[in-house]
Amino acid sequence: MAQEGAVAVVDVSQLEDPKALADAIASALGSTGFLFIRGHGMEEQAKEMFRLSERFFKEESAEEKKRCAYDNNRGYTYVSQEQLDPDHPAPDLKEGFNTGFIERGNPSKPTHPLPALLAEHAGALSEFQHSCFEFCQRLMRAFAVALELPVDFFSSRHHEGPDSTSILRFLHYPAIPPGAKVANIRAGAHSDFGSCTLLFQRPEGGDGLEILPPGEPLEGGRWKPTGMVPDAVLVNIGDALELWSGARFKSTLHRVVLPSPIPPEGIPERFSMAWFFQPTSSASLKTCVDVTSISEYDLERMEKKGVKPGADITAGQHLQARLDSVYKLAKAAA
Ligand SMILES: O=C(O)CCC(=O)C(=O)O
Ligand SMILES: [Fe+2]
Repeated sequence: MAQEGAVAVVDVSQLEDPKALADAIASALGSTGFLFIRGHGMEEQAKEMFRLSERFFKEESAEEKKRCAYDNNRGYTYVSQEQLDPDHPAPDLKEGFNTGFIERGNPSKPTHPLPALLAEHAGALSEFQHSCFEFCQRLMRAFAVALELPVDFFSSRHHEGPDSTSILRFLHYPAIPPGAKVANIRAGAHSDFGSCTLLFQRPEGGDGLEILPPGEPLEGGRWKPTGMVPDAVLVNIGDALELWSGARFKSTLHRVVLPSPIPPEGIPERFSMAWFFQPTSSASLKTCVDVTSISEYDLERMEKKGVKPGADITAGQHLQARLDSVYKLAKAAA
């Protein structure tokens, strides 16, 4: 397996069998929780989605963005609305649009308001969501095999449908002009909430994503850049699967930083897209391995995030608790 900076790289184009896939990916996702995957088959769709995302952020009217403002984890979030790391003094310098389930074959009836420019492309959005869903189900089968569970253990606890909580998120980090005095964080330190995330980064201006590799002290540890692998998707484990798997798969802290000080020429804008793959809301996240086998370090890391191994919590309850912690500052200010 190749290594790009702190994160391993693997090509899965020939790995249809869950066991072969498990052998190729489980160790990286069990150590750093992050893995670049090549040969995923979504390369062209991802490029089309980046074109759509750029048009949306640059050309969509303020009225449409307001009409489709963030609600129930869907819709538009403006720059500085979020603060992923509540301990950091400044809010995140990014804007986003979260798309919930759009039915293939019936894209003109989305489950929440879509701005005009995105509504025109609802069919392509639903196809891309479906590709992300299928790819994650492939990963879920591999994870079940790696943990010696029935192959469908995780995949049968995910579904596509109007009540699914998986989200496709477009992200735009505006350019930082020369001489700007800003905090050096574009997105604060956090871990993702769901089973896993597929992160697509547009190569131009895409730098800045860092992870805190498990094992590093939680305070004052050394952050490492993930690097960038063109056409690969970056997969990372989220808190739900970390909890479920008794930390056999790690939900690693990550953030997006700016250089400090900002260089004289400024910093270009950055685009990324995340598919947050969530379990079915009613699924129990009770740990499916022996809880006593979790290391002290992992227990401390999980407790800091408010995640209690062994607790019989549903995926829906877990998601709501994590969302409330991210948006509480925005709500308090509203
Ligand atoms: O934009 C990125 O590269 C990272 C975004 C991220 O981690 C998130 O939205 O959860
Ligand atoms: Fe994230």
